Amino acid sequence: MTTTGALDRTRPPAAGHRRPPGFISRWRARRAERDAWAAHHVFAQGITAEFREACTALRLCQYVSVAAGITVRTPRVGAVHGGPPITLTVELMAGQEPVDFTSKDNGPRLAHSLGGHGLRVEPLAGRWVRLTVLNHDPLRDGFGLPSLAVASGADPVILGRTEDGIALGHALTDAGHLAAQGQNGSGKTVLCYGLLSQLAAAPDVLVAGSDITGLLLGRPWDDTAHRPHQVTGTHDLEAHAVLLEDLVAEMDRRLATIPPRRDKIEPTPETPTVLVVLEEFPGLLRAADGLPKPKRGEGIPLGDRIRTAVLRLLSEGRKAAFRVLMLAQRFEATAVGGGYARDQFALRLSFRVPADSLEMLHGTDARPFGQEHANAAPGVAYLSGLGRDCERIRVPYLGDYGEYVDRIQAHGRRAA
Ligand SMILES: Nc1ncnc2c1ncn2[C@@H]1O[C@H](COP(=O)(O)OP(=O)(O)OP(=O)(O)O)[C@@H](O)[C@H]1O
Repeated sequence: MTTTGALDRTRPPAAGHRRPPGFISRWRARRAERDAWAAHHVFAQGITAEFREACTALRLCQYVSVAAGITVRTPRVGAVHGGPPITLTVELMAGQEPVDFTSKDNGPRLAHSLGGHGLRVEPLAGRWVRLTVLNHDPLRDGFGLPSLAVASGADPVILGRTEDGIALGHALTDAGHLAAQGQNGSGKTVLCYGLLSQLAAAPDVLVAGSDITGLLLGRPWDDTAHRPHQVTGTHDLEAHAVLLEDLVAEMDRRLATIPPRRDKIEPTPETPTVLVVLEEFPGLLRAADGLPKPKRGEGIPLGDRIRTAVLRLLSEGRKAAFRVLMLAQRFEATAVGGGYARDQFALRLSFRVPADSLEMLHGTDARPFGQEHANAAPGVAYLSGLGRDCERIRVPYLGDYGEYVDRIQAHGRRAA
């Protein structure tokens, strides 16, 4: 009987049975844990020291006079997480705002000091914020645009994605005309492919406009209800002026028939929101201005007719459910029909442009971003307006030109 017990003790453990850890392995585990904590502590101290030095260099600090002289106070660092990405919780000092860490050039400079590419700041409770050190540009990777078509101009279309990964929508019926500028190959046309393909099916939207390139408007829209309201090419420049003047006449008709106790037209399938697309507008003006001028008393120069019509659409069109989407390589006042015309754009997007062009369209707020944005990848734009601060977005990529044509043909609203 006693032998059974002895035999039991020498029997190997059954499959799946784990031996309770012995003293040595428990000690090793505790030691590994202690070492990991010690390593993290050293890492956190190093990051905190780098952060404090960077804050001092960028003057995100306070100078306090004490008996021993002047001492520097920097925002207090709470927890540091090794990530990736590295995050720090930081307590703002009196008078500081979260945006102070990213305004001017502070964001990239702080991030570079901490070994990253960029900085994201999120307010937490009270005066605490979380700083995330981004390892690469969050807008580096593109994203596709699913085959979406909105059912109404009041539904938001996808404009792009912010650095926080939030999809940014814009309803066409929101007040405001849109301006997009950018150098050759910077992504303006792709933005329009995305916007127009999403709007093509809406029964209360009409996509009209002028396109001297004949790629954005025109042929892709054949057999749709929109096509008769589009003029393309440069062979008949007068047709562009006639179309724009017709649109102004329709705007005047609508303004004259606004119902009592209403101050604007409510879009319906009968009176749709008219999106007037002006692709490469400075090019249209240049071509029109290059034509021989009519003799005195024999008519108005074509360029002036186009400028006048567009200015009226911009300044009075909003209440009559007209929205203008103007594209240009650069929004110089003389190139887009004057400074007054340029001021009418509520939503402004700049793809890759020289620093002075960025400031010209977005104001002095955009100055700090100018240098970096001058080399932006195609599809990355600065956006401002409609209550939004100047922010970087990535515009979706719907695919090649064939895909755009297919989507317009598939979704484009047909004439009743
Ligand atoms: N959002 C995007 N995502 C990924 N790639 C893009 C994006 N936008 C543009 N591109 C790339 O850049 C190329 C040029 O874009 P696009 O034709 O829109 O430029 P553009 O500003 O309209 O130039 P242009 O003034 O010459 O017409 C596209 O063919 C595509 O390869």
